Amino acid sequence: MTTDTTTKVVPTGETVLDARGVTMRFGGLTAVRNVDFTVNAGEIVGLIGPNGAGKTTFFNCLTGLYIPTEGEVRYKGNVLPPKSFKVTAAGIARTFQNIRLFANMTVLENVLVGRHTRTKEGLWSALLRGPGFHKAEAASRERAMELLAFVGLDSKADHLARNLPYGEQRKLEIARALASEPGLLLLDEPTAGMNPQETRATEELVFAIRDKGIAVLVIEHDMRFIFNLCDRVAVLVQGEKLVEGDSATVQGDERVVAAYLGEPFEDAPGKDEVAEVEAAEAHAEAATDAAPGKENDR
Ligand SMILES: Nc1ncnc2c1ncn2[C@@H]1O[C@H](COP(=O)(O)OP(=O)(O)OP(=O)(O)O)[C@@H](O)[C@H]1O
Repeated sequence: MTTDTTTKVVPTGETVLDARGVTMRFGGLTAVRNVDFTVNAGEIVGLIGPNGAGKTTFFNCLTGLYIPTEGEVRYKGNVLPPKSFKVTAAGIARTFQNIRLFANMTVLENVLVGRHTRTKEGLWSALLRGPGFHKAEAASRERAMELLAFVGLDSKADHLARNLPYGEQRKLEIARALASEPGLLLLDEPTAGMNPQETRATEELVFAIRDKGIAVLVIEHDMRFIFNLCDRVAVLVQGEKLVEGDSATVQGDERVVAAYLGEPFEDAPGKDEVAEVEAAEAHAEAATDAAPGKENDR
């Protein structure tokens, strides 16, 4: 396993991402409305909200996929360029809600693709395969292997991406995003479809990423994951930022609970729901006990 020599120490507090008055309209529908939002160096920030609240649309505004109808997004003080590959080159990397790997490429090749924004070798050098190209290629492979070791996939570097189990595909997506050497990593539902062990491992991985000096912004429906992980959580409801604060503040805010009514927090059903289920179970049990011929059924 190679040692990662690129750990950076970033002073906390510096504003990495600064979104001001971001509005995104699709025809008559305002998906995101006048949102101010910051992420500081050293932070893990969560973005939550009910289905259709505008989270992914807002993410897309931060990564150059959408140009906001109104407002401005700055990364380390500079207004974001209006193209996603330029945003990646500027220092913001992301993963997607639906995994987007090159299924028929190897694990290592997927990470090497992620490095292209950091590879300075030009077309002629690549075509002529001169010494500059070979040196750059070796350095890229070494860095890619470091990143695979970091996410725990170095032993599978030669496997085809499509043959990895689901949880490892998500890890590979993260390694590929890290390959662009970002200052800010955006994770869109990183634990979707994961079992509890995989979710826990992802939590550790995100902490480790933050410890490398990379700020993290994460959208997730798993509230336990979000509240364990995040220094700060913002809640979007119907495109507007409703509440923002630390986990305890957000969890205790009545407006947040109200916004989620009818869509209870995962792993945390409301008292009424628990009582309702228990009453239904007791009723079913009583009915079974009273049923004639019950003894014969056993
Ligand atoms: N490209 C688009 N064109 C038109 N409407 C869109 C587009 N993308 C999103 N919307 C609408 O904008 C609103 C916000 O959607 P968005 O996907 O951002 O919500 P979300 O909070 O990410 O939801 P989920 O948690 O279900 O992923 C929804 O009403 C959606 O239908």
